[in-house]
Amino acid sequence: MALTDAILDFQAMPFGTAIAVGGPAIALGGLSLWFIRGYVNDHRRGSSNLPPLPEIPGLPVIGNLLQLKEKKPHKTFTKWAETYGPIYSIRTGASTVVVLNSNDVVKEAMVTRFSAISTRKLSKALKILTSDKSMVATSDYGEFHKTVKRHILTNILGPNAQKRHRSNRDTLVENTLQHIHAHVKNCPLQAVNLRHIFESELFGLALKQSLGKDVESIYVEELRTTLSREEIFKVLVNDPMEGAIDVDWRDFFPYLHWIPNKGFEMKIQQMDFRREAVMNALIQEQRKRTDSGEELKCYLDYLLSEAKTLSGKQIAMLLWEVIIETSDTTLVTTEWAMYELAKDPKRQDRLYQEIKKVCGLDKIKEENLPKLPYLTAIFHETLRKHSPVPIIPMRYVHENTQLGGYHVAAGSEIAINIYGCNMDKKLWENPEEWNPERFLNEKYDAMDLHKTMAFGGGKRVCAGALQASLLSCTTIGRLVQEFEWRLKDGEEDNVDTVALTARKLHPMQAMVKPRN
Ligand code: HEM
Repeated sequence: MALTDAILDFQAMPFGTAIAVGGPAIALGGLSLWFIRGYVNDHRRGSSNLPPLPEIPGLPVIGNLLQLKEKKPHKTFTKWAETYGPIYSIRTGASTVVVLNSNDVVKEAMVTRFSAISTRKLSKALKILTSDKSMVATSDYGEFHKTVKRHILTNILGPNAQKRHRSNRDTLVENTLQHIHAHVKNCPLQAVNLRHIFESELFGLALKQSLGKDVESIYVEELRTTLSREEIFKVLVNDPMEGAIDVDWRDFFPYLHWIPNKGFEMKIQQMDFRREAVMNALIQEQRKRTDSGEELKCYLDYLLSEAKTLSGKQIAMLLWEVIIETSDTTLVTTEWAMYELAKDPKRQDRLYQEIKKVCGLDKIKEENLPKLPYLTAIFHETLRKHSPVPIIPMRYVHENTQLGGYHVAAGSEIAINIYGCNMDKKLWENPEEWNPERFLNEKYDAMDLHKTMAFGGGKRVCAGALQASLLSCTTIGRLVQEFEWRLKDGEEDNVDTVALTARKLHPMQAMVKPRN
């Protein structure tokens, strides 16, 4: 039986960013593929008495890939949930993916059935870029994961570690504000690009927390060149994020792995080589410091003295993990919150009045946050409407299990649609509306970080939720305390996002006016 050519353009999702496949046209033929499909279906049903999952109808062999080509799979999944229910299965090439779209089934997967769903399914690009799962976020649940999650929480992200890194966060907020004051002074009629300023400050924080110091430039022996701070940012953050959303079409057809895809592999491997070279140079620089006896309260110094069983490469990956994770999601949330406030003068004023009442003439500090329920409501409503991780990195079902009353066979992949949970009409009134007031309801504890599913849950819950909330809330608070924000004309309609991520496609452009 001859099968039609198909142009694949599908996306899956790694760590807070995503994966996009711009695949070649592939011609597939042969009866053997039908047998593979038949086998997968029988296997899926298993011997359980539970009903099989609802299936989204698709095409032979490629399954639902063509239906997902519009680059926002989280939105397509959410639409399908309205017809097929909160849990259903799709086929992406040879793989069966079970998609979860409501808080109940997601919590079941993350907590009750976690033991059967505790491994990660990585794309080819991510396998290379994460040194085959050598990071907290991409590792399988097991001894390595438990050990490195303990390290990151003990030294950087847990509550005590956050106290030790307090001055770095204060500096970040202060610098951000100073840049905006300088912008207003130097070019008062020009819109400000908050992303440009805040992203650079987040990167500085990440370098200080992971390596002990921010850098201006570095000589990289393996590349035989000196890189500026901006170039370092590109190699460590921007390029890998782009690589992570790149998908090799063979990801969907593992039985075709023998077909070479040299262009793709070379691109990702070069990215990885440059990333590793720059990390090595940065670490070498700091090793000179540690060898001279100068100690800093950073992750590198901690790992060198406490994590004796880790290899040099593993340490470099764990340090890089902090850099890339610090630089993305907190920015996404803060930028969207400021976009929504700049668009909505009434709510912006309500926040300003709350801050004025609690802080008076003093600059808002982290200690004030528990007394600022409207500010935290703004943070959580932004996480809900613009969930920075729309789909959680794919998980893998390694033993037969059940979810939502359906049989889920070993070998399936699980896509957790956080965006779908946060847009569920059964749970949220008018979910499309940005309405922080919904979180002022007394059923929500003001300081609870998990009012929505944005940070995941269970044993793989986000390790950086506290840091993200402290940084984002304090920054939003200060920005509104010291300036009035208004979107530049035409900016309101700029709501598109980069591929399947929640990152604003065009940085927000806003006019700012200093308050007295
Ligand atoms: C608004 C900001 C953030 C959001 C919405 C967010 C969301 C998430 C989500 C959904 C997960 C996946 C949970 C899972 O696999 O089930 C995750 C994991 C993780 N996040 Fe975040 N994150 C944010 C900020 C951060 C920051 C700032 C850091 C570190 C600097 C961080 C570090 C991590 C780590 C290490 C994991 C892996 C946890 C594990 O696998 O056990 N996150 N995050």
